[in-house]
Amino acid sequence: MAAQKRIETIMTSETWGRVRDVLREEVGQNNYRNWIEPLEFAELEDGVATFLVPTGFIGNWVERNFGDKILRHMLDAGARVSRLVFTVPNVARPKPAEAGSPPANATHVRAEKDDLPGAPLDPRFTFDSFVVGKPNQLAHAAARRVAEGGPVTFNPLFLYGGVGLGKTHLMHAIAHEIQARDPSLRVVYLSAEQFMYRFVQALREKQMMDFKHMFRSVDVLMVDDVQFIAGKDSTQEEFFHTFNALVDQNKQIIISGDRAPGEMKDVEDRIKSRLQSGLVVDLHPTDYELRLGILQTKAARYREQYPDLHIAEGVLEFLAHRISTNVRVLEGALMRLFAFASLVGQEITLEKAQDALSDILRASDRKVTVEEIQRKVAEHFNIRMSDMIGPKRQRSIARPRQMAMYLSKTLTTRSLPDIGRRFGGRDHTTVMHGVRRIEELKQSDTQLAEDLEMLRRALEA
Ligand SMILES: Nc1ncnc2c1ncn2[C@@H]1O[C@H](COP(=O)(O)OP(=O)(O)OP(=O)(O)O)[C@@H](O)[C@H]1O
Repeated sequence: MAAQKRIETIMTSETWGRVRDVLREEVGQNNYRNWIEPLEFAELEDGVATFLVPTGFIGNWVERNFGDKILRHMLDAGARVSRLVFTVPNVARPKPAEAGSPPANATHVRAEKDDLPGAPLDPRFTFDSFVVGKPNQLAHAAARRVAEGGPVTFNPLFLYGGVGLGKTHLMHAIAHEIQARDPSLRVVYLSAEQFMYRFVQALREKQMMDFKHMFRSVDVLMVDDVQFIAGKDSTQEEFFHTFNALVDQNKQIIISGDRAPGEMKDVEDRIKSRLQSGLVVDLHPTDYELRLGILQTKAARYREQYPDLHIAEGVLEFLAHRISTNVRVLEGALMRLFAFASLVGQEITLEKAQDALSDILRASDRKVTVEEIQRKVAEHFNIRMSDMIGPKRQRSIARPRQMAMYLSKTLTTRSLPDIGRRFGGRDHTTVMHGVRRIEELKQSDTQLAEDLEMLRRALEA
């Protein structure tokens, strides 16, 4: 029974991931960020889907305004749900008399009052569970340094990068670590949107003094998705003052955004320059090795929980190749495979994986075409497009051509014969030979590996 519940919970959690995407389209970005994003699916039992919400207020609002929609989409997506429950996690908050001691279950950031400004921290987002690779090593190192405490050197630490690349994970990891090292520190993590929400609420309820006091008395302030304040002048103003007050007191600030401060639109210059005044590091798009590392780490965790489930060799490699959008999608795919394995009770072979994940694989099929690849590669190596598809065999032309074939095979869904046709009517065995040659060379020729990576990024941008 417990196993059944676990499976249903995994499946529903996966369904929830998809339903969220549908809701994002349906309710609009603002509503989505305010009300849907904070929901965390917890479990499914007897048809009751339980969601954790940061506050009772959000839970009530979501239930009243979005409950029906959520239920309808969950049912449409195949979840066996009959009712939704929104509940605030049971977190031990310090009673006034124990205000100096940490909460027993530190999934919330501690604050002085019940009216704590911080958002919940995800207990899974720790440094231990963060897989480090070339694209994120600098960001990881900077996050570690800040989390170790000591004299404040980078202030603020500004982390930026595309969707689902681990910004929030790293911020939570820093908060967990700081809190574990010194539970007396007041660490506040929240999204820029929540900051605005608090600010507007304080204005409305004429509690600006409390608001200012609360934010100026924290030891570490972490603001996620700062791009949200773009175009919101009074929030920016307040953010600026809070920021300055904390920097003046030598308190650590950590900010994340979807782009570098200098590239943010509708943000005042003085704020941009403040955001740039510490250390700015970016999380690059994942590369194949990092994706594989993440999949292997997460698969190992699943295996600890479900030792009977097997995924055939090569499946994780296949996923790492084919799903390059973001880590969240990668995780969803893996979770679905394990849920699938537990349902069918058989090893998940590559074929079954392709079947089970056909929608995800289709969605992550890049739109890039063989022609674009040929053009980009030709430009990069300064050769003519006609040589790319023509008969010349000298290495300065044949090698870029093979690289273009390799990229066509890995970045598009075209078959080998189809790729061959697009390379001047070559046979599929010629393409296969080219792809293999590049796979081999990638291991020994670092220049070639770098060129490939650069081209891949440019094509996927
Ligand atoms: N290097 C990594 N190792 C392990 N898990 C990762 C890594 N990078 C991202 N993840 C996982 O991917 C998911 C998405 O990451 P996260 O929410 O931190 O992304 P984000 O950059 O904040 O995205 P957004 O722009 O949507 O806010 C999380 O479940 C996170 O644990």
